[in-house]
Amino acid sequence: MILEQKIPFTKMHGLGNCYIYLDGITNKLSVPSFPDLSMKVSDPYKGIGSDGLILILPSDQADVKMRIFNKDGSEAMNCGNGLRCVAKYAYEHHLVQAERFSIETLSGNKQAQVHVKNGVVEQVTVDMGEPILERGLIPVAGGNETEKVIREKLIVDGVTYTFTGVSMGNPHALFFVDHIDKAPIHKLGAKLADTDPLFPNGVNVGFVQKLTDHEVNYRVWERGSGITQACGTGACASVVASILEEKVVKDVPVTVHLEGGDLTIEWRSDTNHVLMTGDAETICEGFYLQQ
Ligand SMILES: N[C@@H](CCC[C@H](N)C(=O)O)C(=O)O
Repeated sequence: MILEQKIPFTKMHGLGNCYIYLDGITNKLSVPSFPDLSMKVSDPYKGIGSDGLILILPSDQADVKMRIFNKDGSEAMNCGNGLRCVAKYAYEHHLVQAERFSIETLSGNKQAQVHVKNGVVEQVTVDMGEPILERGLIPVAGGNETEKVIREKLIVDGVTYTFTGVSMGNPHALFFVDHIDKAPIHKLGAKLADTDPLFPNGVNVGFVQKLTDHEVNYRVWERGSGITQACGTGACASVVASILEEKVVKDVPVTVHLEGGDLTIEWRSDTNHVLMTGDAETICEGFYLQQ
């Protein structure tokens, strides 16, 4: 006899970057394998359809804890859109009482501030901490482990590209393009994201077009999930790379236009922290039937 288990879930998105959220504070999660469950629920035909799975858990060092699994089951250290959705869920479900609270991730604790109207969280600001810029820590293979990776050359199929490496707890390679619609997202995303030896832990492959001194376009092929409509850590990394490549300056909020909407990102010189502000939305709630 096959026993079915009903797993309560909430589907949420940040600018179209959608995940299935499981509340492990309110409910006991009897799940044999979260990587397997992530692959199953992400399937749009036999599952629910998402970019991956996010767990909201008790924490002994912050107010709540987030774990994030990509569509392919790999666990990531951080997720910007996930942090804003976890903050909205935690506040609206009274898992936290204050409008400012902390969220534990595998890349450290992040401070979230919810912006509330009539009891509903409309926007969330997250202090994403300091970007990591040392080659050995991003990580990018080769060269001096302690140096920054700025405008580094990379040859793919005989074509030379340049990229800047940034980690926001998870690795990003940023390629600047003249026009976002001409970004070689399929070509470089498929080649670099999951298996290229230059990026020993894989990499989120981002493309950035400068529009003005406070506005960029950004598109992404995510490690473990492929093309998504938005990536919060990637939007932060796109602004850090824009500053490192002297296209915009610190302490100016930059609007990042993603496929699914806009984020405001600011890299502050007083703290060296990156602040991210944007929407978080609930799509639906239900039960996933696990066999
Ligand atoms: N979409 C996320 C990032 C999710 C993890 C990423 N694919 C990785 O493997 O590092 C975001 O909003 O930051």
